Amino acid sequence: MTVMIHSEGLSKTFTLHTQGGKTLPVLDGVDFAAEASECVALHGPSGSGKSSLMRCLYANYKPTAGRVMVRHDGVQVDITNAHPGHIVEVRRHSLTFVTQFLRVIPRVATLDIVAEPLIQTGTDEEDARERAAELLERLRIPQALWGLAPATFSGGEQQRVNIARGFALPRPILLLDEPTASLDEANRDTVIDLILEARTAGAAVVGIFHDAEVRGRVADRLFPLSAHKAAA
Ligand SMILES: Nc1ncnc2c1ncn2[C@@H]1O[C@H](COP(=O)(O)OP(=O)(O)OP(=O)(O)O)[C@@H](O)[C@H]1O
Repeated sequence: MTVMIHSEGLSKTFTLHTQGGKTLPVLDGVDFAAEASECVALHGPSGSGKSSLMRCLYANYKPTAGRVMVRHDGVQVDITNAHPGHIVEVRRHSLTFVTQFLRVIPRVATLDIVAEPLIQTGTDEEDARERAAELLERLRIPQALWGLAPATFSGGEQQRVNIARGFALPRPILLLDEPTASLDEANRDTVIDLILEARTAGAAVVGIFHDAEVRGRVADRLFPLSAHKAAA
């Protein structure tokens, strides 16, 4: 089996500068790995560090110790210590992170937001927009909204646009933070199908799924995180 993303001795301690420099140890020597064609759910009580681990895996957080290795272009890249330009390259082709919230450039039309990851990696613009339209339709975003910027959309609509953008370009490593949080049942089922399709196509999927039913349907295994120690 091919390991697509893993951490080695990953630790994260937050220093609260506005609170007298108090320290909060959250992750302590975490060895995590996800292989191609599997879905791993990060699991643990609130505050156990699921989101922090996810952000370290995406190189949004710099760990206090240890590192994260990502398979990109057939080689292992130490994304913790990579040059920012290299991180952008790895994310563009190999690693995507779908959060609950849509953060995009204002005033760009929904269809273009979803098509962008494809166009950036060389897909013909017409084909990219066709794929974007297909996903928006599957996720029940009314066609009347495709030409509008999503700033005024409902929470659930914005989340679905974000999901469509995350799934538009099939990347080999998919990080998902609560992808079904504000969705109704029909859309939740569509997202479950998209996750299972990505996994079947060979993606390594790492997710935080608070909904036990979603977790049960998509996850091959749980990666447990336990409550962290008290602040020093
Ligand atoms: N940027 C930050 N600065 C300081 N402390 C932080 C930061 N991010 C997270 N923490 C702290 O780290 C701990 C773990 O937070 P994290 O969000 O990773 O947990 P979680 O398991 O995802 O929680 P939940 O299930 O409630 O979303 C919390 O006590 C939180 O206060």
